[in-house]
Amino acid sequence: MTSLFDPIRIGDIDVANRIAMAPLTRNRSPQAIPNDLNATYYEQRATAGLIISEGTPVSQQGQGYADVPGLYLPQAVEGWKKVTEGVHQKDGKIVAQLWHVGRVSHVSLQPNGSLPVAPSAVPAKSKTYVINEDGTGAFVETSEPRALEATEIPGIVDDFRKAARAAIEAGFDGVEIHGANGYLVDQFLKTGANERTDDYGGSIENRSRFLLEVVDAVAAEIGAGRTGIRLSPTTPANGISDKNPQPLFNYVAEQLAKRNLSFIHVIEGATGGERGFQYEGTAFDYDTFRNAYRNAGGKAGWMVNNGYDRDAATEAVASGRADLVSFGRLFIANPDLVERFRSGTALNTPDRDTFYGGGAKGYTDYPSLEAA
Ligand SMILES: C=C(C(=O)O)c1ccccc1
Repeated sequence: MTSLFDPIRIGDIDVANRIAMAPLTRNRSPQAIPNDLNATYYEQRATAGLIISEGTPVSQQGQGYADVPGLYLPQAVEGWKKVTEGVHQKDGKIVAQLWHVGRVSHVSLQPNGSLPVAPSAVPAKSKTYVINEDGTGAFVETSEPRALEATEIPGIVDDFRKAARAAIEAGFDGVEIHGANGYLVDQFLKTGANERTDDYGGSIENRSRFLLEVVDAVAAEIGAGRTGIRLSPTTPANGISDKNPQPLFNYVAEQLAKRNLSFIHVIEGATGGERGFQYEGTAFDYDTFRNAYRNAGGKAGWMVNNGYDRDAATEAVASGRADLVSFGRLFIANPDLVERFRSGTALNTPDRDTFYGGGAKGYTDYPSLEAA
């Protein structure tokens, strides 16, 4: 029976165990440049089978939060090299999460103070994190977006392709396309944000077009075997919703199955909340979603997320319902989570007050068993 500690090859990436570190925004990279503190943080967690980096904007337009590291400046690539070298020195594996926030942004973060962009001019009714003039961080209302012209979309797809190339140049083992949590890819997918009447709106095929164009551009650039994607069929994060997610994601599964990707990373339910959450009047079945992918020939590693503990993760992998399980908050507080799971040692408790912004406190100062 498969255990959490068995290795697995996902596409072209060999990973040492089934315990992945989920992408975690920490807002500790001023000017969008990764720094030495970031390198220490990731190196401490290198025993994860796979680290998925924090969301990494593919452009300034794709940036929605202050002090997150990008992949669109040459200095950022140099900064990320410190991170990947540190993780690789500890025999870890790390992929970059490529991110475009779409409407979940603020004019103060956008090029020349412009409006955030989205499939349609439908506000996110969410909050984002900015740095005030006095240097303090704060969550503020997202700004009202403008609808993208169809002619702008190929340029954004190309930003993902360029960022994927930059990720490989920076030493990452691959990338995860951020298709979840109500950000741009998810905004195109779902009826609650996409009111377009052109080839990118209306039907399931049209609403999936942007996602598939991004997947194809990234896979063509760096290889499908180094390309993963994160999806959240029923999350309400950042005000997103859909009238009927099951046929939508069954279609997405069938299309992704043709593309020989490295992994499919699925947030079950409400991100950071109830795994059983459903959009009003809908009922989404995650086994149906996974079976649609497998029955269409999909062979990528199937990674599940959202509030799993060691026992639930053990069961998910042993039953074959998942190949890997990702952990966010547990990796914040436990750099050596894999060893703690293996030995059954008590876990450190995450400090929510230091999740976003700041320095080493609540970032690189959690104790590991070695230090005890
Ligand atoms: C990248 C994020 C996501 O995927 O939801 C994120 C961003 C800000 C705070 C928490 C999470």
